[in-house]
Amino acid sequence: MINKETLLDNIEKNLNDIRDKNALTHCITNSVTINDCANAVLAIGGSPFMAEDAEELEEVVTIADVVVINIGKLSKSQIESMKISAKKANETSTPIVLDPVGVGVTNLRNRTTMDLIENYDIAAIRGNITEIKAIAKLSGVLDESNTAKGVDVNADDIITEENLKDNAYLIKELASRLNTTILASGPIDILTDGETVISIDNGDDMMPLITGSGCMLSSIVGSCIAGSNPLEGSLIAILAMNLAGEKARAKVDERDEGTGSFRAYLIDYLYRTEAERLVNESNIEIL
Ligand SMILES: Nc1ncnc2c1ncn2[C@@H]1O[C@H](COP(=O)(O)OP(=O)(O)O)[C@@H](O)[C@H]1O
Ligand SMILES: Cc1ncsc1CCOP(=O)(O)O
Ligand SMILES: [Mg+2]
Repeated sequence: MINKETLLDNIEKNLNDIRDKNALTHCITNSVTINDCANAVLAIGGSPFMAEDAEELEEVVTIADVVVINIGKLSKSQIESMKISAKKANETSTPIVLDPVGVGVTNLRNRTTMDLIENYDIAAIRGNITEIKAIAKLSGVLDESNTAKGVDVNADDIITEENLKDNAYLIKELASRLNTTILASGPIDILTDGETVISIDNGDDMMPLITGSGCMLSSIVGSCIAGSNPLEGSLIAILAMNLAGEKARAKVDERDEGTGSFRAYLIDYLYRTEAERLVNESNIEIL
């Protein structure tokens, strides 16, 4: 188990490695937020490649450093493409990140998520807490879970100081069972590889008011774990995202602006990510 001091000490080197690697980040993702995801990957120092026609996927995954699969707007052909990419990624030892958007809401999303989890090695899963609990239920780790209205978190699930320990325990068990790293997001985020559990209390309440903050986060988790290990790479991604959210909020408040400008500033401040800020302004605890 890694301690907090070592995690913070490693941030500067890990961020430099991520930028040096400039990971080719292959994304199969939804058309709602695809452009924001590509810009977020560029801003953190990766190189986005959005490709999903079956004909080219083996070639794409062969050169990719990481594959990000986001189930936000599924179609039959896209599901086939996800399986082709996942198979090739496992053959080439290329890490896969899964964003299970809206799992728990429809049978198609449940089936697709569990098919990917059960049949392929997934390096990291990043979802909001309702999505992570839905996977816990589908995996037999949790008896009951709330269903989201759509792609957003169910208000009853939101991670708070009061339920932090219970959620941490559940997500750790799930990560261990699925042999993966899990990042469950919300006002407080929980990150675990099944051994170390980290809570991250940064970010801003304007982040869920734009579409794509979760998708962007999952995409940059991809670029970051390709240049680091899944736990520490995901930590860089969530800290960069949350601190960019805090800066973007301060900027829109200063200028009397709203969520449209917030979205643009979020990418601006992802680009401006500095290791020193990630260390000094992060609010993380090992649970
Ligand atoms: N109320 C909040 N306060 C601070 N940060 C938040 C809040 N809600 C979400 N975030 C942050 O927004 C990003 C996306 O998380 P989330 O909204 O849970 O994902 P999704 O968009 O997939 O539902 C994460 O970086 C998370 O920490
Ligand atoms: C609104 C919507 N509908 C299908 S995918 C999608 C985007 C979800 O993005 P995020 O989970 O990052 O808010
Ligand atoms: Mg989401």
